[in-house]
Amino acid sequence: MSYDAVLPKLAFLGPVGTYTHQAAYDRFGTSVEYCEQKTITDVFNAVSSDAPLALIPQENSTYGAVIETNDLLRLPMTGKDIFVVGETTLSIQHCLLVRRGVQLQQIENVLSHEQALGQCRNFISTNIPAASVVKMPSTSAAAQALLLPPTENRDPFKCAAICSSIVATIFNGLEVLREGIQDAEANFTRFYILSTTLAFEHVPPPKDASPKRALVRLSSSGMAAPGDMHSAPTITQLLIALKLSAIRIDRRPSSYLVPFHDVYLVELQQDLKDGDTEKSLHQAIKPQWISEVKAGLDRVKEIGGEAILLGVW
Ligand SMILES: O=C(O)C(=O)C[C@]1(C(=O)O)C=C[C@@H](O)C=C1
Repeated sequence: MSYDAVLPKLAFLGPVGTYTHQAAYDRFGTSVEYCEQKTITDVFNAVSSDAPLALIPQENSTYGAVIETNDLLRLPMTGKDIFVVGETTLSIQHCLLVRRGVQLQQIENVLSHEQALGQCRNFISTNIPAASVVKMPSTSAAAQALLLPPTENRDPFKCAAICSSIVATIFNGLEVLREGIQDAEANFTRFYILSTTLAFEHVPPPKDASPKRALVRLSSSGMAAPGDMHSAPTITQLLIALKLSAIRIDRRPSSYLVPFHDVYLVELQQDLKDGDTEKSLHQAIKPQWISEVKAGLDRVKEIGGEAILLGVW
């Protein structure tokens, strides 16, 4: 790459030092220009011709799905203007960060992203049971808030943030009070790589070969009245029609505002056939996998379902 090459922009949940930033750097290194955003929704909204790439957290191995992400994946623009083009996983080791000199018994508020607070529930209830938890847009934003001047509502000398220990090396005046405070030692978060096109060429290949994947959104078609639900295909019928291997399913209320009408975010994996190795599958031509998935989506539509391709990788 020449020195003055224009790098594609990648939107991520900031400020610097978030897990999303680390996961993005692990995969993209210096091949992109990083553009920090305040919330996961801002990251999603930043995906455009100006910033054709983004990374958003999708699921944690102990606390489960990132609801904000799933709610973005059910929006009509996903699968139309924004696509999932890859995944990457990061080991998450949380620490308790404080203003230099603050002791555990002084902490009245614990600030962090909802996911990090959820991943450290046992630590908080065992070690700082009287502390209130305060949701912040990201773990790094929580650490940064410790450096603000005291207000009527919050004294930073009575607060702690849950974040990565890397953050202590980024912002001056903070120190790590406890390390490895997540409830499960093996704690991983999986991220989706977003792009403006299904085949964005600037995504570096994953380090380990894995079978081809796809993400689709399924639902029974938009019904005029809740009563129609009885004739609509069930999730079992939708999956049978799809005839592809589903490896993950998340359910969210649909945007039709019909009570209990849901959308299903279904992750698919290409089956290994005789003679295939995971490596050869990964190298298989993407168009063939896209055709297989599209044929499955057509079968879902034939039985009265709605089926949208949200991404392939
Ligand atoms: O706040 C951050 O550091 C993030 O990158 C977000 C996020 C998440 O939403 O899951 C990412 C990984 C961890 O699970 C905790 C928080």
